[in-house]
Amino acid sequence: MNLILTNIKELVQTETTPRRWVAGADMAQLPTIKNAFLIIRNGLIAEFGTMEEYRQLDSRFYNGIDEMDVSGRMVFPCFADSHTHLVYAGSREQEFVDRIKGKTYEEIAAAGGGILNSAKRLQETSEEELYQSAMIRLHEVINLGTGAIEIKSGYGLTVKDELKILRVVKRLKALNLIEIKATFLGAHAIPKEYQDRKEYIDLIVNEMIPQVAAEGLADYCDVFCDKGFFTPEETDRILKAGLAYGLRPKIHANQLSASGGIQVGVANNAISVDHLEHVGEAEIAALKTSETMPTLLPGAAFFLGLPYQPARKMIEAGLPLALASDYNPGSCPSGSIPLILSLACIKLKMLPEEAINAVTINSAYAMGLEKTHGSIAKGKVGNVFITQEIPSYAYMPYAFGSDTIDKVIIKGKIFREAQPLLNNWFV
Ligand SMILES: N=CN[C@@H](CCC(=O)O)C(=O)O
Ligand SMILES: [Zn+2]
Repeated sequence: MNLILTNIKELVQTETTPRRWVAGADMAQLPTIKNAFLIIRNGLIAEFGTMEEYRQLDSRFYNGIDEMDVSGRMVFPCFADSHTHLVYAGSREQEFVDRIKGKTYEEIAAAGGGILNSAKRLQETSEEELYQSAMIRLHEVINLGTGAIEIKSGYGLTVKDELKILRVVKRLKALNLIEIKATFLGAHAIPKEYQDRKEYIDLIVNEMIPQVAAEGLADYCDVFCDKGFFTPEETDRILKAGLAYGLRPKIHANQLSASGGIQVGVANNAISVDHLEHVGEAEIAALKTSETMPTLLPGAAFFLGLPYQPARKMIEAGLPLALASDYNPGSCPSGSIPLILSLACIKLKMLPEEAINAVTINSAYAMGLEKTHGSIAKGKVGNVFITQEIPSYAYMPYAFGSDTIDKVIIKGKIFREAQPLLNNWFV
């Protein structure tokens, strides 16, 4: 839980004055310290600065703490992944093949595939099996540099099964590995057996939300506000019901159409509105005066072949942006934030600095963790990763698909060990 990193080639995303988020032109600014040190004590960031400052530091600061010389390597705060559906049963590669053959995401969903397909499989899976598979995915994403994560329900679609997912999330939280935020997403799709959609929405409002709140299972309330799913009026009703139980909105909006989801999210003070493939002037105007973090999920646009989110237009309008993985079996079967960084730069034309801000400080805000995660700042949680020997931080998104991470440190303790060196293999 105590560790000193020295001779860091560049310490990325350092912060001396606390920020809630960075927006507009400021997103292109990424504070770093070259030739740096970092001290983590009792799992928290205790000190950092230049190596020159380290040499002048009172030795009481570091006596007895293990030192790791990371010459040639950079250190980043771990990523905050503010949007995932990590608890699910089974994969959906048949739909992937159907899309290759020409079917659309909406056609597959309307025929009972998509979310309803995942719900059927999850309903047939025990809590224990779900927990085991989710744990494997959680380890996978920590190894990829994620140090805080949000996880949604939404593949249950019955009272029993929505609670089952959120109880799995509660067990994952209890592991005390990384910070986890839970989101209730009963309004992910209308199950086929409801002829009258209002009946299912009544169930969400009158039974699901009160029971989720009674067991303290969620931090946020989500709705998939989009064409073919939930209307802005239905979304408004569900969000207000969640708010009455202390669940702040955090919603899926404007993925398939200009659904009005952004406006209804902002009107209900959502902490974030996520996806945002369809954003025009009205949506930008609504976001500009809000405390809602626009969160882009380019992994889903990539996987489904949808138009990419207009990141440049939004940054130029002065908005902040967060990026997240959307890890789920249907629209983004990957939880890799390094891949999201590459997509953001290559497809959304975000600068490396903008993309790194979007997966650290801004995505931490999008899950209510900006005071404890998302930057290298005194008192924040000591979750950082050490890169391989790379020439610059822009190399991270540039080298898409490459494993640029050497070690992941969680609360000052090594979680992922270094890769074996090639030279050692030959002896
Ligand atoms: N868009 C809505 N929900 C998920 C995908 C759900 C699915 O296809 O299983 C998403 O965030 O992309
Ligand atoms: Zn999602």
